[in-house]
Amino acid sequence: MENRSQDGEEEDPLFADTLNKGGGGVFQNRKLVDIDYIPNEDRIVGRSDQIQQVAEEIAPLLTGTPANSILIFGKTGTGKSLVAKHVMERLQSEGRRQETDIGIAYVNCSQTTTTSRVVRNIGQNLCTEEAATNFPERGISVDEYYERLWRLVDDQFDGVVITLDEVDMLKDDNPLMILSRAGESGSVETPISIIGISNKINYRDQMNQRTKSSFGHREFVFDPYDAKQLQEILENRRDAFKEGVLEQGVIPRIAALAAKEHGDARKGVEVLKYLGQYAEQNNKSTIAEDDIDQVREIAEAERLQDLLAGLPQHTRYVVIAIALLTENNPNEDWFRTTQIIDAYRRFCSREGYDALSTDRVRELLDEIAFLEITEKETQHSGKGKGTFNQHRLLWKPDVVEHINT
Ligand SMILES: Nc1ncnc2c1ncn2[C@@H]1O[C@H](COP(=O)(O)OP(=O)(O)OP(=O)(O)O)[C@@H](O)[C@H]1O
Repeated sequence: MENRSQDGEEEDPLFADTLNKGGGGVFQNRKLVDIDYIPNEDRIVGRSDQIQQVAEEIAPLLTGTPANSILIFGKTGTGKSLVAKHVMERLQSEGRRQETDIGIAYVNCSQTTTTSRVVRNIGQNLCTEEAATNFPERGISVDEYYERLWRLVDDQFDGVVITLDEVDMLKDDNPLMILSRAGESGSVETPISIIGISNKINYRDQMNQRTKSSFGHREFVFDPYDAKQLQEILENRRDAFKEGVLEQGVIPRIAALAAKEHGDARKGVEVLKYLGQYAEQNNKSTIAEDDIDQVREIAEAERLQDLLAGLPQHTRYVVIAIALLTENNPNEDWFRTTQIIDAYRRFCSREGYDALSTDRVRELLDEIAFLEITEKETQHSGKGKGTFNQHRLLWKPDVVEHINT
C-alpha cells in the first residue's frame, strides 16, 4: 500500500534517543505499541473479511455516488476502531490516486457527547488547521455548525466518511440521524457515509426508528480474538523492541491472559507497552515473563482511569466505595445497593465531601454498570417480598486504589 506513513518509516535520528533509548533502551520502534497506532495491513490479524466488507459499503464514494452508513458492534479490543480507521485511510489514499477528494473524520463520542461538539469535531477533523477556525469552541449555534459543515463538505470533497466511535455515548442520536440522512434531506450534495461503532450489542434497540432505517441492516459484529490470533497480533509488534529484549514465553503469556479477558487485543498491546516502560524505568535490558504481573496492574489502572475520565467525581467515589466493600469482605463480591450507598456515605464523610442523594447514587450505579465497571443484577428476596439490586466490581479492588480521587 502506498502513502502509508505509519509503518516501516525510520524515526528522525535527532529524536531517536528520546523516543527509543531512554533508560534501559529496550525500544527500537516504540510507536508500534501505541494504542492509537494504526498498523499496516500486514500487521492486522484475522480481520481481512471485515476490512473487505466495510470497504465495499463505502467504496461508492470513490465514484461520487451515495454510499451506505454502517454499524460495527463488538466487545472492547476487537479491532472495531482499527478496521474503521484503516479502511478510511485506504479509501482516502485510493481517492488521491484517482484524483477524488475523500474527506475522513474520526470522533470518539465518549469524550464528545453533545451534538454541537460532535459536529464541531467533525468539521475540525475534515479541514486544514487554518480553516478549523470556522469551527470555534463556542459562540455559534448547533444549526450554524451544521451549516458550516455542509459548506465545507460540498466545497472541498467528492465524498466524506465519518466514524463515530462509542456512538452509544451520544446524549441523543440526532447527529447520527442528521449526518446519515444529510444527502437525502438535501443539506449536501457530496455523499456522506457514517461508520457507527459501539460495544453495546443492544444499542440498535435504543436508536430511534428513523435513524435505524438510515442504517438499514448493514451491521457487522466483530468476534473476540482467540489466544492464537492474539499471539499473532502481539508477535507482529515484537519489532517495537530491540532484538532479544523480549524473552521467550512473554508474548504467549500475554496472549493467554488477553484471551481470558474476553479476547481483548487492546489489553495485550497495552501490556507490551507497559513492559517496555517498566524495563526502561528499572534499567533492564530484557523483559521476562515474571515482569508481566508487575505491569498488568498499572495497565489496568490506566484503563480504568480512562473509563472514569470525564465522569463526575462522585462516580469515582461510588466505584471506590464498592472497591472498599470488596476488599473488606474477602468472601463476598456482590453487594446490595443499600450497602454500597452506606459505604459511599462513609467514604464521603471521611474525606469531607458532601454525599449525593440516594436516588442520584442509584443513577450513578446504573452508569457504572453501563460502562462495565460493575455488573448489576436483580434478585428476588423470596415469595412476595419484592426484588433488590446487587452489584459486583469487574476490576480488582486494589486497581481502583490507584485512581486519583
Ligand atoms: N486484528 C488486529 N490486528 C492487529 N492489531 C489489532 C487488531 N485488533 C486490534 N488490534 C490492536 O488492539 C488495540 C485495540 O483495538 P481497537 O481500538 O480497534 O479496538 P476496539 O474494538 O475499537 O475497542 P474499543 O471498543 O475499546 O474502542 C489497538 O491498538 C489495535 O491496534
